[in-house]
Amino acid sequence: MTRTPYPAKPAQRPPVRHSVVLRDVVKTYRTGATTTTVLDGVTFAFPRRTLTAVMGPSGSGKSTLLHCAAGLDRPTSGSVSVEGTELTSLDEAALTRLRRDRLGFIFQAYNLVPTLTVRQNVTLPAELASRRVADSAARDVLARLGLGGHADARPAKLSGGQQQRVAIARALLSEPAVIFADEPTGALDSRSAAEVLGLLRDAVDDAGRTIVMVTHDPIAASVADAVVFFADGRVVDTLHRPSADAVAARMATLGAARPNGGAR
Ligand SMILES: Nc1ncnc2c1ncn2[C@@H]1O[C@H](COP(=O)(O)OP(=O)(O)OP(=O)(O)O)[C@@H](O)[C@H]1O
Repeated sequence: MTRTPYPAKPAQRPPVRHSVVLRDVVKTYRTGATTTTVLDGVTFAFPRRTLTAVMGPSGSGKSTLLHCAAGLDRPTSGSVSVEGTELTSLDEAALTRLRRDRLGFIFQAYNLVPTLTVRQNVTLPAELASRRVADSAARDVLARLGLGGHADARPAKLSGGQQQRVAIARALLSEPAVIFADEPTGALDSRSAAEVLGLLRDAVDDAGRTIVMVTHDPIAASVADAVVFFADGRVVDTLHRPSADAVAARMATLGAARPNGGAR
């Protein structure tokens, strides 16, 4: 009997159903003689073309998870694959290329280039990946984020919330397969937050992106296809298409409810 050669040629591989896959991911930090386990054997798969919210009490390991999943940090053990590429096997240069070409980031530290204008900042990742962004696409995204009048401004002239929106415009315009977002609406008023969540939803539904979003806000989480709950470095629950009330109720049982109804 002839055996099928393994591994199969790339063209014969089945399509990737899950965009980001973590297998038994452990992350520990050592301070002096003390070792702290921040991720305690996380196994989770984020399906393609979905928006998944990651929630949990402060210090439960959400940002660490995001950094490991996005190739910004390396797990102590376990494996992470993104769009079928095993990150743990890549050297730093290959990881940098993968992040530049396939991933988008919306983080609290906006990482905008101070000497470039808003328009130049948002088109920079695409240009670095040798992709041209149509002027109309840049104009459209900036206008939808309420930044139409600021295209030629430098980031320092903008408020924190406006800078966050520039970071969001930049991630959307670089057309990544996966967008990692850490509290993307944290610095925004409720109207801007709703607009941003709408844009993220469209990026999934219309443009086929996969989004992994850490949030403390049950309303933001209710826009997601699923919410994965974290506690003490482990996945403890997943809710599909939940309401904000269901998310808040689940967070409360994790001991993370805020007196004002939010979560942290
Ligand atoms: N570089 C580091 N060295 C030591 N400990 C760290 C390091 N980075 C994170 N930690 C610890 O790991 C734990 C989880 O941090 P992480 O930022 O992932 O949590 P989080 O759930 O995102 O919290 P928050 O909701 O407050 O942002 C915290 O106790 C933090 O102090």
